[in-house]
Amino acid sequence: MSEAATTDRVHVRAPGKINVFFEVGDLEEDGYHDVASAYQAVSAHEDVWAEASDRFTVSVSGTVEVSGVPLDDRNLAVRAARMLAAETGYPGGVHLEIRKGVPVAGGMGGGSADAAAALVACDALWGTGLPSADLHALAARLGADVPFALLGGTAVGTGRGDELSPALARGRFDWVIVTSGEGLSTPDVYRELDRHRQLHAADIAPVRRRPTVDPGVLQALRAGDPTALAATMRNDLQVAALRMRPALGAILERGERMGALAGIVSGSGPTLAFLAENEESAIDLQVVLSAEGHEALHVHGPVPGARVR
Ligand SMILES: C[C@](O)(CO)[C@H](O)COP(=O)(O)OP(=O)(O)OC[C@H]1O[C@@H](n2ccc(N)nc2=O)[C@H](O)[C@@H]1O
Ligand SMILES: Nc1ncnc2c1ncn2[C@@H]1O[C@H](COP(=O)(O)OP(=O)(O)OP(=O)(O)O)[C@@H](O)[C@H]1O
Repeated sequence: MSEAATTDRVHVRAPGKINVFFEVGDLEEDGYHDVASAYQAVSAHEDVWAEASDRFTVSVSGTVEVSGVPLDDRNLAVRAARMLAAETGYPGGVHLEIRKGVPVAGGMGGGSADAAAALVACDALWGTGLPSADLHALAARLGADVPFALLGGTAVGTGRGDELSPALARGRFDWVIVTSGEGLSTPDVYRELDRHRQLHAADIAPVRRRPTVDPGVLQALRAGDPTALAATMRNDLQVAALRMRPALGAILERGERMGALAGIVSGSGPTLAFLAENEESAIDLQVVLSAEGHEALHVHGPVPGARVR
């Protein structure tokens, strides 16, 4: 195959994520909350192929339910491609083919992974050669989770979650993901948290001005110690997601009773992430939860960020 032919179509894979720790601070004037996130990129992933075109078009398929994904300019991958073209003065377009493996509107950053993949794929396809700091800045404009989908691995995110510093992690962590048929809207979950905090202001600890990742979480990640991580995992959005989907509480309890070290709502939910002691116990848990009628998936992390294949 000639050099030109190989650059007619670019394939990029980008990971979904789990927030193994997520502290939410106050609502800021820009409509975003200050957060502190410990992200882990996991093996549930999105594949995106970019092909030269005069227009901007997208097609979507996948191993997960994809009917909620927009096929027009609202698609985050198309917005990413258009933004890169506008930024670099690239005159043409692109056809993006997305194969989704991350549950839609599940709190695992699937749309963000598509956007990160589209940025990397179009940059390679068009030969725009944007420095990674510029790609990161575009990613942050597209959404709070998009920069992490570019970076991958394990990282701490502050600000909106987009100011990243890589974190050390040893070994691999095995997770069982339980998905729900219908997704939750991220802004709705943040709003529910604000409402809950207002209602219960007298009974709950005041929100910290500067959310910070618990050092115990970083130590557990560095040590590759799932038991220590399980003891320190936390997600401030969980209370809101559970108020919106009370049935998730029973599944969390069930997973923990059936062998998970701990279970947590992933990001804004409704996907649940159960941390297992090792690969074998993750497979056992996945089998048990599947037999009980849950949509359960075994994934592991950390894995790399958006990369050309
Ligand atoms: C829940 C998480 O997935 C955890 O990583 C993220 O915080 C959400 O990231 P995302 O989906 O990329 O979010 P964006 O698309 O940037 O924002 C969607 C909406 O979520 C709310 N939002 C998001 C991030 C943040 N730090 N504070 C917020 O309040 C805002 O209402 C915002 O309008
Ligand atoms: N490429 C895309 N893939 C999935 N959803 C998309 C995409 N582009 C736009 N959307 C819209 O974004 C909404 C959220 O999708 P996504 O799957 O990224 O949610 P999420 O995983 O909960 O996100 P996050 O964890 O970043 O909050 C969907 O309901 C859909 O309408």
